[in-house]
Amino acid sequence: MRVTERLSSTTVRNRQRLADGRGRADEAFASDGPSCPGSLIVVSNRQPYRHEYEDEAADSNTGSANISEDEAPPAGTDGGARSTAETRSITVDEPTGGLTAGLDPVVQRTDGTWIAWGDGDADFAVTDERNCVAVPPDDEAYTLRRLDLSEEAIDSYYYGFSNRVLWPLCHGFSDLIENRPNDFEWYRTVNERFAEAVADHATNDSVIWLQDYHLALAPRLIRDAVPAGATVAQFWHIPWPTPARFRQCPGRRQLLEGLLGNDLLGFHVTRYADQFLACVDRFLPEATVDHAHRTVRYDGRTTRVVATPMGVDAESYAREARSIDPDQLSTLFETYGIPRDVTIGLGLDRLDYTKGIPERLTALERFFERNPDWRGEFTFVQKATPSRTDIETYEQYGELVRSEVQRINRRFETADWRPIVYTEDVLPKEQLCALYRCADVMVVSPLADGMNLVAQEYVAASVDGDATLLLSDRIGAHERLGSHALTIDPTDAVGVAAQLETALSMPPYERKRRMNTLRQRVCNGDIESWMETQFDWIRRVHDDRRGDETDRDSDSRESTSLV
Ligand SMILES: O=P(O)(O)OC[C@H]1O[C@@H](O)[C@H](O)[C@@H](O)[C@@H]1O
Repeated sequence: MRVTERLSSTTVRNRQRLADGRGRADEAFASDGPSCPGSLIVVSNRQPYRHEYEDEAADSNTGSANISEDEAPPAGTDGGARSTAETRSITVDEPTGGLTAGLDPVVQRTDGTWIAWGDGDADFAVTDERNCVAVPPDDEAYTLRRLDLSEEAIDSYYYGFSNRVLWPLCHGFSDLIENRPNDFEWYRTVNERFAEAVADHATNDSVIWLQDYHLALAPRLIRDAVPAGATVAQFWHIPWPTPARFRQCPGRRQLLEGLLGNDLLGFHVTRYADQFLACVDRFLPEATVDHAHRTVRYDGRTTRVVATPMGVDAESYAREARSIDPDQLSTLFETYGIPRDVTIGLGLDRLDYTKGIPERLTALERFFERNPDWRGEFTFVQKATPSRTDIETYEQYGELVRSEVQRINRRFETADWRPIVYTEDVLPKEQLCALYRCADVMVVSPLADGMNLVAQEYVAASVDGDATLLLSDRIGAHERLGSHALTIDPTDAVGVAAQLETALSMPPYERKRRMNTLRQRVCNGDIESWMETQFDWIRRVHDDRRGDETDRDSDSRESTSLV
């Protein structure tokens, strides 16, 4: 559908919505949201807000909140931002990553603490105040506690063991594993630092909730250091490998032992949860695995393993998409040279070898070969975000993607049309949502991905209901949405090209039927309901532990009275 047509049909529908009252998703968000069964401490590698001081802010992104000297909160609440002469103002980047952006509003409601690596620049002057700040800047709701790590630690823990070993291993890229000397030791050291920081903040009613693969050793250390009443949980956002793959993992036994320090361990889909249990069976034979109930008993503790697919803040994507300003949209189209009257395809990824971008470009090439009529009529917008560029593989991957885009464009472009519009610009959420809404078809084709939140964002922002999603059959999102999207094998260029043809020639009623079902799924399984499920499980494992302790106490009383 053409962009102008789409906007006007929505305006009519919006008026209808206003007349009818609020929509389902709005109603869902009218509640106070999920409540945490204790005082929440979120622990993640990435921080939800990044403060930059004036001298460093020259080339900061759009979408940042700027606090001037006069507006800045007093030292001690905003991290003592004005404690040195050079820091006259602070720029705060708002959360943009799916994980941090999704959790931030929930933590805001809990008055909790978030502990993360304070990934500032090397010149970032580390002071206690700056590493313990109240966020968000305009409505201080919780404490962000930052860990500052040395360059060597970052190189080994983040660019090393996390992203040169665990990331390729868990995504099935064994040939890219680089196990450099000292990386695992640094990974352990940084996990210890995180555990110490948690112990500083934890109380008997804390719910400590760790995120992702950077922190596999921390749970056990935390369990041993915090009061017995605290609950330790973790969500593993990437795939978990099969035992055959996990065999290649250096320190595999310590990783499993570390993770079994959790009372609750979550994965997106049952396949990853079951593969984790299979790895425990294989590599930690002393542990007792109950596959039916997905629990592991090890070292006197029980870990419950669950599969709870993460969702997105569907309502906020829908709201942004509905509020597109046509003038802003024209500017966006002009900036990127997208003709107003073409059909639009979209790809949106970090520049990561798991995302299958070159394979997608090859599929587009096949599509234009097979469909000369679509030349000049279909433009594919590929937005890519450079990532982990200190790792050579990532840098090379970026170069490959850029050169493939150029090659394909040279092959098909005309004086006023390019088949692929490629950008690495940082786009604020409203522009992303504008792209989502204007895209007639989105191609999500990773070779592996724990979930893929972008696919869900696209569905949430497709408020007109007449767009189509092509979805890789190798990712977590496929297990949630697969039957209503068009399934693709990302390595099969001809198959992907054929599915693109199917999408573009699909009768409107079929397109709408599929998208409506996808939208229901994404709205019903949004970030709030995911959090609710997490907190329900946390409540349950907490109660189970209480029950175990009571049983143990009464057993020991009985045995004492028998003596
Ligand atoms: O934090 P990075 O290395 O830039 O990667 C972005 C994100 O990639 C995700 O897929 C990981 O699960 C997150 O933990 C991570 O934050």
